[in-house]
Amino acid sequence: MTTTKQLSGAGLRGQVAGKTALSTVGKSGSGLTYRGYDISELAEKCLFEEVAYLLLYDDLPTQSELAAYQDKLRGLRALPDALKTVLENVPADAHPMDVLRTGCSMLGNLETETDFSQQQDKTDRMLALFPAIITYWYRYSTDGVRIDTQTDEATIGGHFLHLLHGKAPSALHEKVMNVSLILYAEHEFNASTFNARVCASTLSDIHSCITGAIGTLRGHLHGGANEAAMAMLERFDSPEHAEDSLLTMLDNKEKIMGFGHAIYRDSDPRNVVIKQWAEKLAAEVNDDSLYPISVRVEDVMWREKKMFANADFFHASAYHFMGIPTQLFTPIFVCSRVTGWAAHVFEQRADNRIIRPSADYIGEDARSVPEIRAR
Ligand SMILES: CC(=O)SCCNC(=O)CCNC(=O)[C@H](O)C(C)(C)COP(=O)(O)OP(=O)(O)OC[C@H]1O[C@@H](n2cnc3c(N)ncnc32)[C@H](O)[C@@H]1OP(=O)(O)O
Ligand SMILES: O=C([O-])CC(=O)C(=O)O
Repeated sequence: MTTTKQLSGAGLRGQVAGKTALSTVGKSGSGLTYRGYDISELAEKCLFEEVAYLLLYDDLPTQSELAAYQDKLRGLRALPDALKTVLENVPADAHPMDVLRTGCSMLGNLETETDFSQQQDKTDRMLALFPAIITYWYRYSTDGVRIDTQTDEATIGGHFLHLLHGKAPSALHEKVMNVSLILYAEHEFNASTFNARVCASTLSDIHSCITGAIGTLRGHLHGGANEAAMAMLERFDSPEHAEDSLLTMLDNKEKIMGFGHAIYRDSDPRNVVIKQWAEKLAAEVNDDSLYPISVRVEDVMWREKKMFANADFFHASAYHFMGIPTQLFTPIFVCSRVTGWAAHVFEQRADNRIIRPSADYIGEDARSVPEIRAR
């Protein structure tokens, strides 16, 4: 039987902070829909670009609308020279999420949104450019090459892998990227989206809203969990070792990255989808370690704590099997979630009141300021 998660206490849990027509999260304990479409069906039948269009332009595109949208995005892949210069000056040991945050902010200086009527075009530019920002810096700082960020890849996922690896991806890898970007695209009032909406509610520009959201997604309790999960999995030599270590971690009340959720109670519907693809990728690379270890961690977490893997957990192994460096996991999340963030900014702007909650004061009673010599 499906029950509702206890939604109360700190962290604004259970407080309704606004309205949205974009997604439902955990309505029956575990489901997820974008504008009424179930994500497992979207992931099966659609390209990520169709889902981006759904979120940003209100409905699924027709065949010709999709073709035109993909053409538009393909035409927006070139990095401005000034942005390349900034990226080349970011330290090689920077975190790629910080690079993306800076890249987004710089783009806002170069191509400023001066009127809200530009919001869709500005969003399409970010959607087209984020893979280039991250891979240009990554390839420059690790291999010393200045890559051409223009590829003919039809999809954003394929484009990202092409830029990263310097060659066209396999059909399987492009498909997995597509599924992954769909799963990550939108999730109601999560922390980073809420951040974007708070920023939007002050009538700020869209690059500021997205820059703030990137910083919020970076933390390990949110999008950064996919990287943190990978770091944990790499410490385990075998499923047995994983189980022993996990039991100790749980005894020590450590948080296990990639598990639990603020809203879902029974399961995260994105997990079953990405897990299937992680299994396929494991078979492709003849993996007999990372995938079985991941499955054992999932089993132990359920057996010991009744805790389920969230969207981030099997993304770790899936991305790893496609040769994606761990530090780029959360930036890929950004390449997808920029659609959901922007759609929320549009929604906030369309029916705005500045978001400004109140606080319970727990400080000192009113008192007078003592002279400095008397303190
Ligand atoms: C795309 C995403 O952002 S999905 C989320 C990604 N984040 C993670 O995977 C990080 C690990 N998970 C967590 O930290 C949390 O589960 C969150 C941040 C996702 C949700 O936090 P909350 O809503 O506060 O969790 P919740 O209220 O369900 O916690 C209940 C109890 O379970 C514990 N718990 C929650 N998650 C975990 C976990 N992953 N490992 C171990 N214990 C956990 C909490 O510490 C709490 O224990 P307590 O009652 O003794 O204090
Ligand atoms: O909804 C949340 O709190 C976190 C999450 O899963 C997401 O943003 O995808």
